[in-house]
Amino acid sequence: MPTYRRRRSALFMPASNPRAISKARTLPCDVVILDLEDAVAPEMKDDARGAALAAVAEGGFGPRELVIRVNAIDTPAGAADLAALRQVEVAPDAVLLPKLAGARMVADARAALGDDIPLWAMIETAAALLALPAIAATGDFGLAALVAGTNDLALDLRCRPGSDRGPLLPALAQIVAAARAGGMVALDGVLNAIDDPERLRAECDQGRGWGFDGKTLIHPAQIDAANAAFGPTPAEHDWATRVIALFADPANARRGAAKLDGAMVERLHLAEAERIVALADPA
Ligand SMILES: CC(C)(COP(=O)(O)OP(=O)(O)OC[C@H]1O[C@@H](n2cnc3c(N)ncnc32)[C@H](O)[C@@H]1OP(=O)(O)O)[C@@H](O)C(=O)NCCC(=O)NCCSC(=O)C[C@H](O)C(=O)O
Ligand SMILES: [Mg+2]
Repeated sequence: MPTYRRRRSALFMPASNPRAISKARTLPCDVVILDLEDAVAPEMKDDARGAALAAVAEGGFGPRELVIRVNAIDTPAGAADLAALRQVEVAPDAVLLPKLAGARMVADARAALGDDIPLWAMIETAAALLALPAIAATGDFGLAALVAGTNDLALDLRCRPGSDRGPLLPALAQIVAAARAGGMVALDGVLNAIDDPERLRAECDQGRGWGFDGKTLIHPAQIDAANAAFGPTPAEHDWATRVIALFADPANARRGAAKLDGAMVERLHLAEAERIVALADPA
């Protein structure tokens, strides 16, 4: 069976903020993203890069996946980020590429970074949306996750997402489809409104409903809502264990479909049930 990793909550923080990095070692998020890009002022880029690499080397993040978001790789700061990461003895779990313009950038990043560190990519430009089929086919370059950059995307599209994100939904659906086609993880964009728990809950449920594996976040207060929404929920876990038991029953050994709670389940549901159980109790 494949191994699954939870990415319900992926918390961004400026790598130039030592207090936030220290706090991240204790927070219940699944992924910590140390940002070298938009959250860092231009004059702090070198310091932030040093702090991010030092934090990775120091460790202490426990089971949390540790990701560094570099600057756009067609900028001097981005090139310097990749050159520094190529030299490190202790690498992050992934490097997140912002402002992806197309599949070529993934190949360029791989060439600059060397072979070892998995790549994740922000989909946050109109160009990236149009290039999604090619980007989905870059698994050979180690691209493992697509992250919706809804702030940049809204600016680039000149749309007004509003509180229901209606104008962004076609793009979000395309990002999920590309991730699924490429066998990649799909993470939803951030909610800038830190003090609006109701909107956060609704947006997490919306992202889960559209197929995302988790949500990127900007504040610790947003973690619990994302963890709850991207589950699996107790009801999903219960359903999954019963689907597994159903098809493990020798009486159903020759059946492709069976009845559970008055509804049909097929063997195609078994893989999803196994994924849910694995996510509920990750290795
Ligand atoms: C938005 C913030 C600048 C607010 O920070 P602050 O004013 O310090 O908030 P609080 O006083 O409420 O903080 C309470 C404590 O929590 C810690 N904290 C706050 N934010 C984080 C965090 N992100 N990670 C870890 N810890 C955090 C504070 O240090 C306080 O701790 P303590 O003193 O011990 O009580 C800030 O939240 C922030 O910087 N957020 C992240 C900003 C960021 O990384 N932005 C870039 C990514 S988003 C993006 O780019 C999206 C994408 O590209 C797109 O296009 O959509
Ligand atoms: Mg962005």
